[in-house]
Amino acid sequence: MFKGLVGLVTGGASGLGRATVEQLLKQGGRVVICDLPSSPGQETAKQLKENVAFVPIDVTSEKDVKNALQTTVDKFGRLDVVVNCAGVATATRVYNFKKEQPFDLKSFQRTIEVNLIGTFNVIRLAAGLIGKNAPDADGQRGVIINTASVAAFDGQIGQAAYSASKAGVVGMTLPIARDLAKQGIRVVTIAPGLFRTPMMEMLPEPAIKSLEATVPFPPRLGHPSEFALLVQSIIQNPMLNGETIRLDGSLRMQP
Ligand SMILES: NC(=O)C1=CN([C@@H]2O[C@H](COP(=O)(O)OP(=O)(O)OC[C@H]3O[C@@H](n4cnc5c(N)ncnc54)[C@H](O)[C@@H]3O)[C@@H](O)[C@H]2O)C=CC1
Ligand SMILES: C[C@]12CCC(=O)C=C1CC[C@@H]1[C@@H]2C(=O)C[C@@]2(C)[C@H]1CC[C@]2(O)C(=O)C=O
Repeated sequence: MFKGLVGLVTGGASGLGRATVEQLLKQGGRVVICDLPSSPGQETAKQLKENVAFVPIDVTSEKDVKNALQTTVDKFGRLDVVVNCAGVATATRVYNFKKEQPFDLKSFQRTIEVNLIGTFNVIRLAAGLIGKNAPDADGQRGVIINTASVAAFDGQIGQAAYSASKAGVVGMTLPIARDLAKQGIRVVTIAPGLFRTPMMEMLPEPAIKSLEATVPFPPRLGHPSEFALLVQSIIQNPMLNGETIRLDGSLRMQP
């Protein structure tokens, strides 16, 4: 099933995105890594060697995403699966009473711009290309997988912008799945809990240890490969559609 499959992974140079790229390649797929020009995307593609290409993009740019889709067609001839992993984490309270300072509006806007609008930008532009595929026996033409967060449901102190952006991704999953149903394109979102990636490693190790203790089972950070396994499973299971799946060891984030 994965032999010859063409995937495009945003945020594919790091963390959950990179693990997804590796898993798709391992299964016999071909992959376009899309990530910021400043990311290690070029080196990643070089390390992974075959059946992979890197296109530097900002997911919020129409021009960049169109260019990535064109490169996908030029290099691999088609597009079957999009995995949206590009994202940024921010932590600021709505008002800092010590400094008498409200949340910086530009920072709020940028978080929404990347995590929510960037994800939507990629979906809206990729859908047309996936829609050109011939349907399989089930009528399916492709799959779009997004990354939200458990913060969409249990947002913590300081996560107003991040939670709002991820709740937006959860909220648009069903309507977009409905929009694309007639073309046989499925849309599924993963809401990860806590995973050991460069984003998480911004936190000091003692903070990571105490976060791990809050995960009921298994009481540890998830491995990026476990996220990639769910991506594979979503691709393989045609009945998964219009849903957000928590991948969190039954974690419920505390305030
Ligand atoms: N690590 C974790 O525990 C969790 C992560 N997530 C989400 O999973 C996704 C992946 O996160 P990680 O792999 O942990 O982080 P990461 O920081 O390792 O990877 C994120 C990637 O997105 C790229 N990126 C950021 N802004 C971009 C833009 N405007 N255009 C293109 N690429 C951009 C970065 O360059 C980076 O390579 C993010 O959406 C994050 O919010 C959600 C819940 C938990
Ligand atoms: C942004 C956070 C919190 C503040 C900080 O000093 C460092 C961070 C980097 C890792 C982030 C932190 C956060 O707010 C929660 C998330 C975004 C964390 C990575 C995963 C995270 O726990 C999440 O998405 C939860 O759903």
